[in-house]
Amino acid sequence: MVSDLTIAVLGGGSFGTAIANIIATNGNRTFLWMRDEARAATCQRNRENPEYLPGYALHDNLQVTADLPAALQDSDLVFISVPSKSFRQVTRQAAPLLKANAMVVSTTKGIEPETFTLMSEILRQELGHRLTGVLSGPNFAKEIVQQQQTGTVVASSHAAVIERVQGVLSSSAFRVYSNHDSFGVELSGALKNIYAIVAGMAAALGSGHNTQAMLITRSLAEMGRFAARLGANPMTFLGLAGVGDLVLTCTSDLSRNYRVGFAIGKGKTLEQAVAEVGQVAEGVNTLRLVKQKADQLDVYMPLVDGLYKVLFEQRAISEVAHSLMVGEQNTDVEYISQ
Ligand SMILES: NC(=O)c1ccc[n+]([C@@H]2O[C@H](COP(=O)([O-])OP(=O)(O)OC[C@H]3O[C@@H](n4cnc5c(N)ncnc54)[C@H](O)[C@@H]3O)[C@@H](O)[C@H]2O)c1
Ligand SMILES: O=P(O)(O)OC[C@H](O)CO
Repeated sequence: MVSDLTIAVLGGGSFGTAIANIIATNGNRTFLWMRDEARAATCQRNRENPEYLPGYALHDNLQVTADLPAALQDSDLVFISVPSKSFRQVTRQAAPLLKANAMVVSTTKGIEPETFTLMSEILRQELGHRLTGVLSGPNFAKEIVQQQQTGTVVASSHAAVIERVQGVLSSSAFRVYSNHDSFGVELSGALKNIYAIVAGMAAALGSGHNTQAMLITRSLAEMGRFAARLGANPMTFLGLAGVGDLVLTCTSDLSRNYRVGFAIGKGKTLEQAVAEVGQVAEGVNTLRLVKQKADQLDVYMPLVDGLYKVLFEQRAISEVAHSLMVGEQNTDVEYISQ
């Protein structure tokens, strides 16, 4: 070990495993907590997470456990990396077990079902005064473990959180940039999942590069407009967590959200598409919540509207695509002074 710090990552899926392994490789005593005892024991024994990242060796500094108190008792920094629908429950489980002064960071890219609460707000509600932050960026877990050069963003209003996360997570293959607009960074990570579904659907229908470029750019405009209305800084959307992650997930079938869209574009129902992907695709739930919020606030979001019609109102994709093309011709860049 080269560090005095102990770190815990809660959630033994693909992203939790990938970041826990970087942190361990960097010389930190690291715990990866997963709820299933048998799976934890297998990962710990075989030094691999066969369900999510088969074939990638876990570093000796990484201890995989289903014992939450053991994972948290000495941890100075805790990452929570579970789907948004489980985030509050896991935070609540962890809260009484956290060490004094432990910092807590969310890696989850979603919005709490029913409440439109972002993960940083859940951390504030459940953990009170603790120092917290969020991590988001163009980060396929599969490419991280392959040591592909990758950049991410840590956002917090506390400089100490940014410094600690950069300290434990940066490596020659993983750069961690900072931002103080946590809300914008977090919102970018959640919103891009919606547009990855749209892009996957368009790809399944044979869209060319012109169409893809238009879709990605108009998605960015829509995300920024929505975020600005909610009080985030639209400039944040120009960074890695915004345009970076949007481009990544709208152009690759490594994205589960893109694969859901692709399957629907090939004629599958939403249920079939979600079952086929088999892992969390946060964009489906985020779409429901964003549509409702945009309607309430009267924010113009034609792509969200169109996708909602296809996914939840059984409207034909071709009909929705046509209405988008003949709809209102909007300004190209809205933040240029008029
Ligand atoms: N996979 C990526 O490349 C990636 C990258 C960046 C961010 N993210 C985000 O991180 C979050 C997690 O993604 P992932 O890819 O690791 O998901 P995943 O589906 O691979 O894994 C999620 C893990 O959480 C566990 N889990 C679910 N509910 C739980 C509960 N109540 N208690 C304990 N464990 C629970 C599951 O068992 C699973 O191990 C998502 O919001 C995702 O958007 C993913
Ligand atoms: O597989 P997705 O669509 O959840 O995307 C994973 C990450 O968010 C990419 O940054």
